[in-house]
Amino acid sequence: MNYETDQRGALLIGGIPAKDLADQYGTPLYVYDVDKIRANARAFVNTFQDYDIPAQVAYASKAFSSIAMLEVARQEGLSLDVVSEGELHTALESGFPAEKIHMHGNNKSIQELEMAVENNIGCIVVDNFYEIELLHAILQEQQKEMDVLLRVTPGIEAHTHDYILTGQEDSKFGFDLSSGQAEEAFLKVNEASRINMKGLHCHIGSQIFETSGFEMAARKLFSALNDWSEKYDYQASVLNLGGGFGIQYTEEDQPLDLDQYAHSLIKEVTELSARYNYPIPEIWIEPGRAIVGEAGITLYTVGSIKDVPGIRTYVSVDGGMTDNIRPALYQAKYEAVLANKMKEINHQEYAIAGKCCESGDMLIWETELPKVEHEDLLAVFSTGAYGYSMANNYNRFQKPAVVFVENGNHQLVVRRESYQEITRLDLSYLNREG
Ligand SMILES: Cc1ncc(COP(=O)(O)O)c(C=O)c1O
Ligand SMILES: N[C@@H](CCCC[NH3+])C(=O)O
Repeated sequence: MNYETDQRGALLIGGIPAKDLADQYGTPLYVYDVDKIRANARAFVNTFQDYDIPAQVAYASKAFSSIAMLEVARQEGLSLDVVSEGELHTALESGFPAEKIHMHGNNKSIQELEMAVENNIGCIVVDNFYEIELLHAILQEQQKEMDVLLRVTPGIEAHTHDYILTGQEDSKFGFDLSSGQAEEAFLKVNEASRINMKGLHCHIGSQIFETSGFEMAARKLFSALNDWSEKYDYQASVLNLGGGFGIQYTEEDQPLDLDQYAHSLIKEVTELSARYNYPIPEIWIEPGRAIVGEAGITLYTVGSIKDVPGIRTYVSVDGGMTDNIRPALYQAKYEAVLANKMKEINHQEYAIAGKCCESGDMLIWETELPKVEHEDLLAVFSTGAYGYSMANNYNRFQKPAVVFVENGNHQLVVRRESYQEITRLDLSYLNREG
């Protein structure tokens, strides 16, 4: 894992001592190095620009959505993928241009579709037959038109955890290509005069390290497009190959450089266009994890330490599955350091536990660390994606604060939740006043 330290052996994040951030904002604390977010965004955007290929790099805001994050995404020229009213609301609040917003979802509600149409977002990625009917009726009612992509499942099993696989036929998402379902949807959309069919979308899964799955998906989608071109004289202007580009959580993960993913998609799509004599469509992608994952670090304070002789030593921190549910949900692995003891040599193996009332609330099962003491500051790397966005209030813990660091400055961008905010929706049953 790449990190900076000062001469005293203290971890620096974007040039700022992690300890200073923890002292000022408290722990647990999510800290983002904004330079890294920008560099990741640019790796994708610049590659398409270098090849002069029309493209949209849509940040999948499910990975981490907040006003500040979306301001940075907008500054970097990204488009945006939202999957709910809440994510769309955040995008609009942040001033994100509506025409660069794409909406996803396998069960979009009438309200979500109405909100998308009312706000004239750029594109809806249509997922099922019911949605085509709903969308058409809403467009009639609002007297508007909408660009759409059809989400298809290309029948690809990417090498990743089962729960984050999405491109296989047995999936709740999208229209199946091989059974002809996608073609049926294509014909339905074409009948709907207010829906403009811009092209196809697929997303084969998440945390993927090879380019072969994306290339195979491009081939499958192109073959369908070529078919529809011959049969119906239809030409797509957009091909969206989704997100899923892998990042490094531990030394075992060896992801490609981000520009290599973009490069392989450009190569595959241009070759396919030449082979089928098909005008090169705009390439759209939807990276989430790859933009923010490695840019985020979570800081925790060490509390109790329990030795189970001959088995393991549990080090409990002041957060856990409420701020990072990924180890419990996907057996995800992380690396950690003691931010205040970066120069000390490793002492023994520890298990890092959260503080929820749940044995599965573990952040890391095995990690070598210097001798751990109460009040040490533990930093867990690569927590920028699906950490804050999947945070929850189990045991009524507060969601942590989020701080952005850039150019030697730090700024609070999401406040720590207060206990008043946790109980804000509760109503008394016994009506104590009466
Ligand atoms: C449709 C779609 N697009 C984009 C993403 C973002 O994926 P990732 O964060 O792995 O890039 C997801 C999540 O897996 C998704 O379901
Ligand atoms: N939330 C998941 C990925 C799912 C992505 C959404 N399709 C993760 O943390 O890895």
